Amino acid sequence: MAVAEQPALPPVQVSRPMVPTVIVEDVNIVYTVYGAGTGKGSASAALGRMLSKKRRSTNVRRVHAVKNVSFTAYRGEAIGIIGSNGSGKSTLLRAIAGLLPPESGRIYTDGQPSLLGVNAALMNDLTGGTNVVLGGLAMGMSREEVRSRYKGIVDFSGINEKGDFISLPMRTYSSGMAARLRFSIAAAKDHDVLMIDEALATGDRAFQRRSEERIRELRKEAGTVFLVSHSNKSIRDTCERSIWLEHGVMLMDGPTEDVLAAYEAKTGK
Ligand SMILES: Nc1ncnc2c1ncn2[C@@H]1O[C@H](COP(=O)(O)OP(=O)(O)OP(=O)(O)O)[C@@H](O)[C@H]1O
Repeated sequence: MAVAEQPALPPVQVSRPMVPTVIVEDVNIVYTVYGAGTGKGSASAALGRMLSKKRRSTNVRRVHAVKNVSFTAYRGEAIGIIGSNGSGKSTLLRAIAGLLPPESGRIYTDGQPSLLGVNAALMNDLTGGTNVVLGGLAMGMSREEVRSRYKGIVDFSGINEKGDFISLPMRTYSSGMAARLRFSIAAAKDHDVLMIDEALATGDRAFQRRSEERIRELRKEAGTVFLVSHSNKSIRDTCERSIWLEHGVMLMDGPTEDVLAAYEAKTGK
C-alpha cells in the first residue's frame, strides 16, 4: 500500500524562557559629601563637627549620581554600560553589587552579584599565587577546586609570561598586572551576575581577547555580565545590549549597535 507523502513541517522555534537576574526599579542614588568646597574635609574639622552642639553642617552637599533608573537584565545577556566621565556607571554597578544603598527605588538580584575587583579581597603584601588561592576561597571555591584551577588562572592572567612574577608580592605588580590577576581570579568561577568595571581596558591585546572570550563563555553558562567601559570596541565585541547613562539619567537602553550609534553621534567618539 502506498503511503501518502507528508508535507514537511515548518521548523519548530524553541524560544528560551527569559529569566530575569537583575531588576532595577526607579532607583535614585545620592552621595552626601561633608565639608564640600570649604576645605573643611580634614579629620580635625570632622571631629570638631562631631563634638559641636550644632547638629547640622551647612557645608553638606548632595550629589545625585543615579536618577530614576529602571531596567531588567536577563540570564545570558551581556550588557554594556556607557556614558561620559561621572555619568553614574560605577555608582550603578556598586549599587547592584549591594555596596551602596539606593536613596529610593528597589534592586532585586538573583544570586550574589560579583563586582570584579571589589569582591576579590586581594592583599598587596602577599604573593600573586597566595592571592589566587585566597581569592578562590573567598569566592566560595573548595581547596580542591582552587588547586585544580590554579594553573589555569595563572596562565590566563599572563602574569608569568615574562618570568616568575606570581611568586612576588602583589605590591610589586603594575596596576595593569594587578587588574589582570583580579579579572583572572574572578573569571575562574561561574557567576550568576558578573560586573566588570573597565577591566578590559587594562592588559595587552592578547589578554583583552582572552577576557572577551571568557565573558562569552560566562554568558553561555547562563550568567549575566555587565561591562562598564570607555572602549566602544570592547562593548561592541562583548555586549549585544547597552545602557547609556548621562548625568545619572538613562538616555537609552537597547541593541548595542543602536545605542553606540547615538552615543558616537552625540560625543564624536
Ligand atoms: N564616593 C563619592 N562621594 C561623592 N560623590 C561621588 C562618589 N563617587 C562618585 N561620586 C560622584 O557621583 C557621580 C557619578 O560618579 P561615577 O563614578 O559613578 O561615574 P562614572 O560614570 O563611573 O565615571 P567614570 O567614567 O569617570 O569612571 C559623579 O558626579 C561623581 O563625582
